[in-house]
Amino acid sequence: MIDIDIQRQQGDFQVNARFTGNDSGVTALFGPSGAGKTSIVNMVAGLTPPDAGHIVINERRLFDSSRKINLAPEKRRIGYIFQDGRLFPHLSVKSNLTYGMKQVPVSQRYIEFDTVVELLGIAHLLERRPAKLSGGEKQRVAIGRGLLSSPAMLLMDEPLASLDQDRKLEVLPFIRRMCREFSLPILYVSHSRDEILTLASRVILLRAGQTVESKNPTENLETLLPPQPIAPKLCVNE
Ligand SMILES: Nc1ncnc2c1ncn2[C@@H]1O[C@H](COP(=O)(O)OP(=O)(O)OP(=O)(O)O)[C@@H](O)[C@H]1O
Repeated sequence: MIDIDIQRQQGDFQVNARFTGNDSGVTALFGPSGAGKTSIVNMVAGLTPPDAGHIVINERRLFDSSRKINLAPEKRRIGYIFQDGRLFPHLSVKSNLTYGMKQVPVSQRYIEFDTVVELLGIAHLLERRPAKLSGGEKQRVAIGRGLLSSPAMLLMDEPLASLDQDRKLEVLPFIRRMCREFSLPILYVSHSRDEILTLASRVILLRAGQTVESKNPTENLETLLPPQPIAPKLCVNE
C-alpha cells in the first residue's frame, strides 16, 4: 500500500499531495505541465525533502516529519526511471544493467538478470554502448536497470515522453508486461491519456500542486481524464 501525504513550499508554488495507492500495479499521477508531478516524485525518491507529512510504501516509513524519519535515497529501495533514460554513456548495456544490482545485497535481490533481459528483449544489445541504441532501446535498458535494483517501488516520470509515436508503441507493451509479471507498486507520471488508460489501475489528478481527485479501477477512469486535442498535422511545403 502506498500512503502519501506531503506538503512542500517551493518559491511561490505549494505542493499539497495526499493519496493512497495499491501495493502492486500502476498508480498514475496526471495533471497539466507545472502541476507538481515531478516535485512529488522527487520527494518520494528522497531527492527533495517535504516540509511536512509522511511517505509510507508497503509498511516502510520512508519519511515522517512528526517522527523525524527521512531515509536517504539509497536506503529507500526505489527505482527511478527518467524521461531521458540517463544511462551511463561510458558503460556497456550489460554494465548499466548490473550497476544498480550490485549495490543490493544478494539476499534482497528478487529479480534475475536473465529474466529482465528476456522480458525487455535486450539480449542482443548487451555489449553495446548507449550511444549506439535507439531511443526506445535506451528506455528499455533504463527500465531494466531500475528493475534489477530489486526496488520496493518504481517511479516512472514520463518514461515515454521523449520517444516518437512508433517508439512509444514499441516500449509500451514491455511496460505492460513488466506490470503484469512483477508484483510491485509503480508511480507513473504522464500527460498521456492513452498511456494511463492502458496501464493504470488508479489515477490521481493534480492541479496547481494539489491532489484534487482520484479514481480506482472499479470506477470509470476515462471520466477523470480530459480528452486530448488531436495534434495538428505538420504542413510541408512542396
Ligand atoms: N526547486 C524549485 N524551486 C522553486 N520552484 C520550483 C522548484 N522545482 C519546481 N518548481 C516549480 O514547481 C512547479 C511544479 O513543477 P513540477 O516540475 O513538479 O511540475 P510537473 O507537473 O512535473 O510539470 P511538467 O509536466 O512540465 O514536467 C512549477 O511551477 C515549477 O516552476
